[in-house]
Amino acid sequence: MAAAPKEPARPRPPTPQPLFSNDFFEVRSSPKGGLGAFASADIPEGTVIMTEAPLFRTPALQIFWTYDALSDEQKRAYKQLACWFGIEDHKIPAIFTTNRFETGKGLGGIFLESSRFNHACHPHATCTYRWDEAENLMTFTSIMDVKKGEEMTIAYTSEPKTLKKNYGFDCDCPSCTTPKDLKEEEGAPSGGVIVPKI
Ligand SMILES: C[S@@+](CC[C@H](N)C(=O)[O-])C[C@H]1O[C@@H](n2cnc3c(N)ncnc32)[C@H](O)[C@@H]1O
Repeated sequence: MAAAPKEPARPRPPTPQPLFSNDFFEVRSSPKGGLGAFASADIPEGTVIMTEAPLFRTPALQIFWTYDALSDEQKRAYKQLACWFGIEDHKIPAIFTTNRFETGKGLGGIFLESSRFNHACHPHATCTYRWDEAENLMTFTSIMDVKKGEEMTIAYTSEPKTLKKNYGFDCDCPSCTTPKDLKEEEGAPSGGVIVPKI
């Protein structure tokens, strides 16, 4: 019997490229929603996983003026950041409030790569962050051992109840999802959060 003619090889769908990667993590789709940062190797506690200079720092009230001063490319990058309209009804300030880090002196800083870290409450957040005014850098450091493939998280706030209004989600960390009576009776994690070192 004649061999059936071979089907032409179908082109494979391209493997999704991470939006950003360095030696420690890559930014890709997260089950929490949108993008997140995932360890690309086992990372020991105390490892500096990222330092980044801000795209800009600004008082919240000057966000339109600051945005207007960006180049077209910077504006495009800014507009690709996550945007929650909970407390702002215009996209430019809404992106700012969804992504800004406090950087002292009443200024919020936008960091294009670091904005992809999702939140978990202390003691479940795997990383902490520190603003260095003299160096003009935000530094992210692991505060526990992180396994390859695990999502790396930071604590956005010390008030988990404010996450829904300010960021549009309810936290799914064990501190937030464990019923209160179980926490008290079984000694489950008690919650509380890191106050970011700035
Ligand atoms: C600073 S951004 C973090 C990165 C974002 N996921 C993205 O795609 O760019 C903040 C937004 O991420 C999402 N997010 C962060 N932490 C989350 C969590 N623990 N659960 C669900 N969504 C979360 C929310 O939509 C929030 O408004």
